[in-house]
Amino acid sequence: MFEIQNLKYKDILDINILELESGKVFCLFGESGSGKSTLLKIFNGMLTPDEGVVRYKKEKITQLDPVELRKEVVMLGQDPVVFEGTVRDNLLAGLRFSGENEVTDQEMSSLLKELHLEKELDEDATKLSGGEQQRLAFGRVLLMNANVYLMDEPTSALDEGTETVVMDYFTKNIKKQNKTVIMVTHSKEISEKYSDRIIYMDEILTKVGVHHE
Ligand SMILES: Nc1ncnc2c1ncn2[C@@H]1O[C@H](COP(=O)(O)OP(=O)(O)OP(=O)(O)O)[C@@H](O)[C@H]1O
Repeated sequence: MFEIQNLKYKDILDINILELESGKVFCLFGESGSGKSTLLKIFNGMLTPDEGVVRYKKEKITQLDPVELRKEVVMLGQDPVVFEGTVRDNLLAGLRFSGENEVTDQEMSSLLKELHLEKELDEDATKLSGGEQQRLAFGRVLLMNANVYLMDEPTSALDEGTETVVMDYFTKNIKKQNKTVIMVTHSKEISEKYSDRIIYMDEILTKVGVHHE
């Protein structure tokens, strides 16, 4: 699915080799500032490495149309993007972008229920709480039916119970459809419970000498 060879990005990332297979849930684990978010942004072409090659489905990312790439490789950030408008507008926003068929109100309502987001489709999305907005963003990307989900601490604003509900539902659907997830989380529990493979940043980063004054 993704293959990295000799990647260098500023003085943040230096990775000799990394291969991620499709149909799995990966967790990126590492200390703050170790480059996890930077690596996610490289996977969907938001950032371009200074050196090396990154391939998605055997194609060099630099040779792919970024708009087409981001229809297949969707980013769900830590601060959920909520657009002006209703809950319905927000759920449909991703669909318009990805070109998928429209979904019915009934389907959207049942998705909200699965995510424990008991809000009406006509409600103003900007008035939702941070945790509710995170769940709304989950709903939006789930409807997009992407191939790869890049997730940067996607449940950071959720309490433990809600986090379990959302992650259970999300991973169940993802697995059923043989999709790939690359997720940054600081939670050992989440990574152990949901991931097929934990990628430790200090194992993939090439060790560089520590400079002392
Ligand atoms: N646009 C940028 N230009 C230069 N340096 C940056 C940029 N974005 C991030 N950095 C730096 O790159 C390093 C890695 O940042 P990144 O956000 O990828 O780490 P992270 O592992 O996701 O951290 P955290 O767990 O705290 O979210 C940090 O030292 C950060 O200050």
